[in-house]
Amino acid sequence: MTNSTGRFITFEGGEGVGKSTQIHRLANVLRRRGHDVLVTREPGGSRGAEAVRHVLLSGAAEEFGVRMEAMLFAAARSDHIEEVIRPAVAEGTIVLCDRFMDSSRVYQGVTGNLEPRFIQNLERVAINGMVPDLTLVLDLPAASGLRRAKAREGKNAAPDRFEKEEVSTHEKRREAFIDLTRTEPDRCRLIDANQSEDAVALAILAAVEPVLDDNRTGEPAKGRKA
Ligand SMILES: Nc1ncnc2c1ncn2[C@@H]1O[C@H](COP(=O)(O)OP(=O)(O)O)[C@@H](O)[C@H]1O
Ligand SMILES: Cc1cn([C@H]2C[C@H](O)[C@@H](COP(=O)(O)OP(=O)(O)O)O2)c(=O)[nH]c1=O
Repeated sequence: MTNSTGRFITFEGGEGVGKSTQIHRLANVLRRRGHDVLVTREPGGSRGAEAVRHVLLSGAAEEFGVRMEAMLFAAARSDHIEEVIRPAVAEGTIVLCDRFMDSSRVYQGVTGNLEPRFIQNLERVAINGMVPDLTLVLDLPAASGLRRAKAREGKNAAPDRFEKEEVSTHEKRREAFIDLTRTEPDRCRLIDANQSEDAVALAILAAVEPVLDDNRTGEPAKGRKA
């Protein structure tokens, strides 16, 4: 699916792979080229979703089980889409989102062991048709990502609900993200994040440019250079 005016681009991958660094770099490049860009993240990005974010990342919902957590992620996602993402894309904005539905497929579905049908149904209700035009999966060995995340947060910072899990669990997530790029090659691109920031940024731009130029709808994005 191509969103008819703006574009919806998501960034996925494990902990500390460089998503937020690269989103901001891409946003700067696109703004310099004259696009309207909105940077957002999950869980969060809208007032309702930010209220749920703390419940999830503090671990407060962990004792109630993975189904409960999955439903809270879905509730936050639904609010984020209807309040922020869908209206922005409809106005011609390029929305760059740090994590989205694939994080639920991987973290709650694959490593949370939830039944695929449950995750699929929840996803369908939550996203309500708002499939990303492009998903960039940043790939890095799990241990390197965790090291980067730890360095970013400072030695004494406590890892959050998901960071604290075993390296083997993070490696499973890495494999699951790679699998996604194989099962949905039209939407998902695998980006080698084990390179310099500049090299990763170039690879991302090369994946994004065709999506911006893609004029299947005949409607150029508002604010887009011809
Ligand atoms: N290509 C890279 N090489 C080395 N360090 C990086 C690279 N990209 C990002 N970093 C650093 O790694 C840490 C995690 O990056 P960040 O963008 O916050 O990741 P994420 O949003 O995926 O958790 C940050 O301190 C960032 O400066
Ligand atoms: C959006 C989403 C995130 N998560 C997890 C992944 C991260 O560990 C955490 C988000 O924390 P955040 O601090 O935003 O981490 P990161 O910089 O790694 O993106 O929530 C899920 O488990 N399911 C989801 O659907």
